[in-house]
Amino acid sequence: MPAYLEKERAVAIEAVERAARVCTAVFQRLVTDETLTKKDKSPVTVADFGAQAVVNAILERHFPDDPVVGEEDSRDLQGDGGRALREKVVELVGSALDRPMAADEVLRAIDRGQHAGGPAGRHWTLDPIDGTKGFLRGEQFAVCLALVVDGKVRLGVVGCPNLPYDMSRPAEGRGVLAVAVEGQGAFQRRLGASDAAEQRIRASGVADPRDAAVCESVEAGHSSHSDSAQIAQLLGISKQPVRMDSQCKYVAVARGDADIYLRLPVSSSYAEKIWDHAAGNIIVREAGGCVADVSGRPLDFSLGRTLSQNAGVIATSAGVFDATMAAVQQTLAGKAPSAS
Ligand SMILES: Nc1ncnc2c1ncn2[C@@H]1O[C@H](COP(=O)(O)OS(=O)(=O)O)[C@@H](OP(=O)(O)O)[C@H]1O
Ligand SMILES: [Mg+2]
Ligand SMILES: [Mg+2]
Ligand SMILES: [Mg+2]
Repeated sequence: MPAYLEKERAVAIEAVERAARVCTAVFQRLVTDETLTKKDKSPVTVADFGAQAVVNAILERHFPDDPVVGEEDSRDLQGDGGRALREKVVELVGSALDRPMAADEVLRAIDRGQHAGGPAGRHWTLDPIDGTKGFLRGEQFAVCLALVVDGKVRLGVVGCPNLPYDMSRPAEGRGVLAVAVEGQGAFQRRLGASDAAEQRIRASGVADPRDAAVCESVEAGHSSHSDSAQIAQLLGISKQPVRMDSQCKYVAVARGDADIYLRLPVSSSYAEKIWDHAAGNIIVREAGGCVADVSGRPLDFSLGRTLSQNAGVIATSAGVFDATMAAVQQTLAGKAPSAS
């Protein structure tokens, strides 16, 4: 009998691998002149659209009935105003899939990501490039794909083209794919490697919070750096936090490069998006770590496109979870993030 989600796992890995190649190719060829600004001011590139089209086309081929909650939509690629960008995305997608796709097919594939999410049945959630700012800087970014069944994340794949496979030996190459299925543990392999090359990963066994390493967002607008400094002080941590873009932070906790990932709300009006956390969440939990919001509640992926009932994210190895939560709550007590 096949293992739980065996086909989904293989298809998700193939999709993330191909999308990661799209991103790397775009960075090498195009990134300097293909950036545009979405209404929310986040940078979005030809690679975000190309990667979303590639993943959605692969998912549709294998699982035509599965909807997708994806970050991007095709608005900026439509009409005369979108022609130049559209043509580049179409060319990119054709070469990534080894078959030409017409422009309308590419736009339709991107817009398969407009599903509302929710508690019933199954849907995928996709961040074609998480950490777009890191991508544009040539630093960390990740292609993140997860499967949600009945409101719970059951499978997650995170592709990190710029992450060293072994942090202690960065000269030995970059490019990591991390994967987890509920109940089966978490694994990593080099991007482009076969199933046989997978190695189990585990969160650290650190028990004394003073020995813990913290990671957090590069952007202070995504996670409060001042609150995290206070939390580290309460925990007796003297090491500086490692700032890293994207769900690579979850991978760092899942394989013991870091012990604590702090994402501390800056604004009370911002709701975290499910595609920013679903894949990383299951990878940390299957590696033996813990994930909650700043109140200690589990992240609730059953409520649509956002984590509307959660604020912030705390992901840690198991031995330092309670101490971290206590320090988070002491630091945030009485402080309400601004509504802007
Ligand atoms: N205000 C606010 N608060 C929290 N999170 C926000 C906020 N605004 C945006 N985003 C989302 O942050 C995603 C990138 O998160 P990172 O942890 O990679 O941030 S950072 O680049 O390291 O600073 C980023 O994902 P991508 O757009 O896929 O890069 C956004 O979805
Ligand atoms: Mg974005
Ligand atoms: Mg993101
Ligand atoms: Mg993104």
